[in-house]
Amino acid sequence: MTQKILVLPGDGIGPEITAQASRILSACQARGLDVEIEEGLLGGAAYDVHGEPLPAETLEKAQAARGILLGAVGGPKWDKIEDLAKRPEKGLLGVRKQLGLFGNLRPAITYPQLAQASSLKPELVAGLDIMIVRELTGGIYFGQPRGIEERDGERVGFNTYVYSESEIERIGRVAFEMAQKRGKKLCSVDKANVLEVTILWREVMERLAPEYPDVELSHMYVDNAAMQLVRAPKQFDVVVTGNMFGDILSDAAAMLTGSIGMLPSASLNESGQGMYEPCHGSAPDIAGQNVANPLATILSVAMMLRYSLNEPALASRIEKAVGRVLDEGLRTADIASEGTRTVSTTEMGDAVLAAFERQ
Ligand SMILES: NC(=O)c1ccc[n+]([C@@H]2O[C@H](COP(=O)([O-])OP(=O)(O)OC[C@H]3O[C@@H](n4cnc5c(N)ncnc54)[C@H](O)[C@@H]3O)[C@@H](O)[C@H]2O)c1
Ligand SMILES: CC(C)[C@H](C(=O)O)[C@@H](O)C(=O)O
Ligand SMILES: [Mg+2]
Repeated sequence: MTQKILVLPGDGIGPEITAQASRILSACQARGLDVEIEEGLLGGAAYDVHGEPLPAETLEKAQAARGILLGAVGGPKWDKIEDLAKRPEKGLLGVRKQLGLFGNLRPAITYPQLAQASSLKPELVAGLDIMIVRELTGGIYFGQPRGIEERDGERVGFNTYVYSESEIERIGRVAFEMAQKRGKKLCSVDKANVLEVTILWREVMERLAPEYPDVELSHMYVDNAAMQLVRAPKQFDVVVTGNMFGDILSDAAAMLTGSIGMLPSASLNESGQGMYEPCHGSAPDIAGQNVANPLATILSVAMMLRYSLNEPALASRIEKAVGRVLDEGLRTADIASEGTRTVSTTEMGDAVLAAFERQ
């Protein structure tokens, strides 16, 4: 059956990087991948046309799609919109919530060719392969009540950090199953020394553990986890954590791989429908210059093939193509180092496509 794919370029560098990833997707189509690809508007691009970051038309297309490829949303142009609900980022959060994409997989893999590009010593990161499993539709991002209001003559801002047992359990299961398929080590990251919500988080993880006897479960406070990630990152296999801690730790993990431009992601619901996007943002500082690294987005297409379209061979083919291009010494500016050739976004896209076709 033909599956639908929706491409949402978004804002800033979004259109530049999704253009390169779309070329790879089309190449997969030419090799028999049975998909129908359409485009839609999300974020600031949607706000400019429809006055809202997630128009009904985009949501409908997203609901009908098996896989969504997103560039990134947001930028200074829309940061002054007073109504938070109209900000580009709310469009992204809306898709995640409306489609129930609670399971966010953020793999931090250091390609051997890029060990030099990391800000850490090469021996600390060479061979690194961590999977961060971030809860994506709950926690402080969505908790009620929230707002800014006048209290006793001054303004007060507040948010609510809340998780139910069922929310914790379902992300816990994703993480335990992921650990079973990998190195069988799961580290749950919380702040159970201070926050009740994460005391419950820890309890639920402990309760699940006997169902996965082959997985070694450990717990770590988030501040220590941030420190351990830059001290000795290879101690981790799978990390499971809530929405906000996962957001922060995955950006830190990105730098272990050499650049945030290398970190793809998958956001999945119970039925395997998914949104795929680089972990980075719209990079307004380099937008429109044809210098952004498209590899995280291209690698997100590989994740789509693996997790939503059941095409692991095509997924590996893309990942191998990326490896070949790095072997050839091609680098976008963010991962450049001595002895490599700096290329543009489009040249990197050309090279990955050529390597994909050559195999
Ligand atoms: N998923 C998303 O759509 C997403 C994620 C994060 C931030 N944002 C939004 O993006 C905007 C900018 O946020 P920010 O500056 O904090 O984070 P950012 O990730 O956009 O940029 C941080 C730094 O990393 C660089 N960078 C990011 N992606 C790169 C790439 N592919 N190649 C080379 N360099 C890259 C940028 O140039 C910048 O210096 C904000 O509006 C923010 O809300 C969106
Ligand atoms: C843009 C923002 C809403 C988003 C998040 O915080 O989840 C981003 O930082 C991410 O990591 O995908
Ligand atoms: Mg983030």
